[in-house]
Amino acid sequence: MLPRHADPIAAIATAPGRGAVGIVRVSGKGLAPFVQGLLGRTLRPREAHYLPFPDAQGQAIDRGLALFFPAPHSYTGEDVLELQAHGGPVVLQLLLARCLEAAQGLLPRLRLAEPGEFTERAFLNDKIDLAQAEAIADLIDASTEAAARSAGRSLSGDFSKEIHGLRDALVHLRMLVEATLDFPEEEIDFLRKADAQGQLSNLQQSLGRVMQRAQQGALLREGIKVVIAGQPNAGKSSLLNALAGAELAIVTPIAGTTRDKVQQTIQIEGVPLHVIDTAGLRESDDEVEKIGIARAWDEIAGADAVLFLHDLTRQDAPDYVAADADIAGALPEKLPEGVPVIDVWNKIDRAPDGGHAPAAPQAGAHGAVWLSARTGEGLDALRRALLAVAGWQSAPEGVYIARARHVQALQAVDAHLMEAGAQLASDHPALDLLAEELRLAQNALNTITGEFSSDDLLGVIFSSFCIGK
Ligand SMILES: Nc1nc2c(c(=O)[nH]1)N(C=O)[C@@H](CNc1ccc(C(=O)N[C@@H](CCC(=O)O)C(=O)O)cc1)CN2
Ligand SMILES: Nc1nc2c(ncn2[C@@H]2O[C@H](COP(=O)(O)OP(=O)(O)OP(=O)(O)O)[C@@H](O)[C@H]2O)c(=O)[nH]1
Ligand SMILES: [K+]
Repeated sequence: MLPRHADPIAAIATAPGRGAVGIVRVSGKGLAPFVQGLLGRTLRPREAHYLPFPDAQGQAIDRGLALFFPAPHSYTGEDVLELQAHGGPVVLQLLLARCLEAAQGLLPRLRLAEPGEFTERAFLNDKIDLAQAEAIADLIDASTEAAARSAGRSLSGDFSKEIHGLRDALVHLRMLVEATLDFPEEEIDFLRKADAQGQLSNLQQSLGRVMQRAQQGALLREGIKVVIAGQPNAGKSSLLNALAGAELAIVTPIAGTTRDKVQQTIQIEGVPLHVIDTAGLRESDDEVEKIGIARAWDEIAGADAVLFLHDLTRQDAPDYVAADADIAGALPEKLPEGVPVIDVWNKIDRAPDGGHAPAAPQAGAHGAVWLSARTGEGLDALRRALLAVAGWQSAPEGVYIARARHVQALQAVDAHLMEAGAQLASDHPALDLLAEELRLAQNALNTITGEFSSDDLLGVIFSSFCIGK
């Protein structure tokens, strides 16, 4: 059986629904006879031809632009045919079906493309590397301008260039060590003269810089999940609305208004924050409210950061203060270690002394913010606090998009280089161990650009693309 990568594939390349223009794309080897059969003529390479797209009876389904990209000069590196038609879902489905029909006898095995399969071919045919392929998906999925721009930088190869720079330095060091293996007599001197240690520490420094930027890029891509928690009427829904600049969640003076979570992605300096308003935490006999409260705790357990809201106007009510203390006590049990909690003291507009002397316990080792969700005073301080706990440091210029997978690979490289460094620093370095650590470091690095990666990994990456990409 031929591998699935050998099949010609077809798909609608444009978004589902109505649009001004829609594109059906076909990629495969030896498309020319199929193009002739489908359109009744040949097409000059890479030139737009305005012509009818006929059905099997020769009746025009639509008139549009046909483009033929002969291999290897195409998106996928194979022959590609594009039918750029009017963007109605029925028109495009008819054209796609017509392609599959016309393929019979002319283009055996033509089938519908799986998600990401065009881009997977671009990768397999060395048009782009794996980090660039991921950047294409990230560009499409970008939720902020900063994320889109940094995905654009990765797509142009900025990130891959950094990885290649690290790889070249690593290869140089490996050659040195491997050469030494052949002359065990002079081994130590040889490595010292060549300043292997200096080379390694330069490499570690460059790696540190790349890792830092990749972490920022991963943050831009993935954002963080921020859960607003606290007692009923603390102002959680008001805070979500204030951050989002829209009336998303219902605000009323009735305690227990919010029963289910309300989620909104906002951005601060281009960093996406997935903010979730939850039901107020309290003892309740109401069945619906109880479910909402259980969900609130589930959300808290999955948070990257928690905003623990306190109502400053209630600080003279011992029951209220005690209930806050109970929540503060329960939070650490629910939260994974290291998840920051920010204490937010709300309603400064109505607090007696501006509310700057809280009496209630603080859950957050990550500081406190005083604000009014109603007037907006103090919101900027909260935004800064959120960026700080998210770990955002850079201005977005120069950041390339990256994924958690890339950051993990870089961390693995770092760990192997540390081991290598320990060998080099010893009086009697075990050269074979040193060589092995450097080899493993290079493998980890190569998983980023896909020069060393498993089929499983490729499957996971490309299947998350949209259809027709
Ligand atoms: N109509 C259309 N627009 C599109 C795409 C597409 O497939 N079709 N793309 C799909 O995602 C993106 C562009 N990506 C592309 C990448 C490479 C080539 C290409 O023909 N490359 C050749 C020639 C390059 C050149 O002219 O210098 C090559 O690499 O050899 C085309 C599109 C966005 N816009
Ligand atoms: N004065 C003042 N009132 C506020 C402020 N924030 C919220 N409120 C009021 O407090 C009441 C409760 O606000 P919500 O935002 O619904 O509170 P919640 O924490 O979501 O409440 P639940 O849905 O019961 O959990 C409403 O009457 C709001 O107008 C504030 O900063 N200042
Ligand atoms: K409420």
